Amino acid sequence: MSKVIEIKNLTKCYGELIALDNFSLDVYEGEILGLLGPNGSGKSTTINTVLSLLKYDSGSIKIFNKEMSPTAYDIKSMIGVVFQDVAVFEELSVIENIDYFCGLYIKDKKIRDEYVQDAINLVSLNEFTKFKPKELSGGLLRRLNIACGIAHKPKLIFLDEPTVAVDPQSRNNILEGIKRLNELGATIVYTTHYMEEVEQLCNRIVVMDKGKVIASGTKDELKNMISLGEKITIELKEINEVFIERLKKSDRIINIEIENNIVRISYNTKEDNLSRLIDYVRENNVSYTSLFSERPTLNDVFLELTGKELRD
Ligand SMILES: Nc1ncnc2c1ncn2[C@@H]1O[C@H](COP(=O)(O)OP(=O)(O)OP(=O)(O)O)[C@@H](O)[C@H]1O
Repeated sequence: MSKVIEIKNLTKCYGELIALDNFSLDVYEGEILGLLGPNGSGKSTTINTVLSLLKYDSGSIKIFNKEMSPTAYDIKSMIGVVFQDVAVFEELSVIENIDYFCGLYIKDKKIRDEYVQDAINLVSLNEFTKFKPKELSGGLLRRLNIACGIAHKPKLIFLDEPTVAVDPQSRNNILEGIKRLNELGATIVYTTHYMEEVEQLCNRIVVMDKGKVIASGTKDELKNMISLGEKITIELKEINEVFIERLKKSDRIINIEIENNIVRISYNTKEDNLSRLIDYVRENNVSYTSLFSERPTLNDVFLELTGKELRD
């Protein structure tokens, strides 16, 4: 697989603060890479340095095998960026906005008309082409922002939290649109605070913290990296201290949380936990109303690796 982005030993300081600390990352053609990290971990700084919007102190950045620089217009024309903040012209309609941004790269009017229409279809703004931005809901506005960023059919797309505060319909539409762009050949770098979107969309995930990569891999690879193997929740008819004390002695169990009659047990292994627990509660006549097992989620991975919740 060829590399679309190659970041080597990137360091970026803001005064005393080291925002990127010898940071290295490769992004491969055709992937949807989820770039995750707690607030302040350096995601935006990474994107801004990669795009040459920010200077850095040391290291190197190659995009499509070429050194990236503020004047590398040939590379820039192959990149689409959708920032978190909506940036469109209030006085232009939906279609005029998309046409303007597309026109920065696509000069041929006939081709541009086609591209603009494709972008409108992708984010389903067909009924709103004549609307001005202030007449659009938050979700529709974000869809317009995306259409403006991708209408020129870039090969590499950066999406920085594109679904923050959007309604479920727009969120689905945006996620479907991103999948479609990827199917059409674009490589995508995606940052979000929503784990379910990462589960749904991303082929590979990079977790960063304090300006460094702390883990990378597929969802399953990341889940296998952590000590948590399985979580079992059992709702007891009444709290049974003897039962809890016996559980605490098991070397398979790494944590027990108790809330009213609900006991949440974290295991360090994936195998045989449920059957053993069921045997145990039967043999000891422990009465319970419900019992279920869960595999670790990406949130568990994130929490164990960074010590922080992804969402604020
Ligand atoms: N212009 C700036 N001047 C000084 N410090 C900055 C500046 N921009 C970012 N930082 C600091 O650099 C670090 C990385 O910030 P960055 O915005 O890249 O993180 P982030 O992962 O994108 O965070 P968030 O999820 O909150 O957007 C943080 O400690 C932040 O406070």
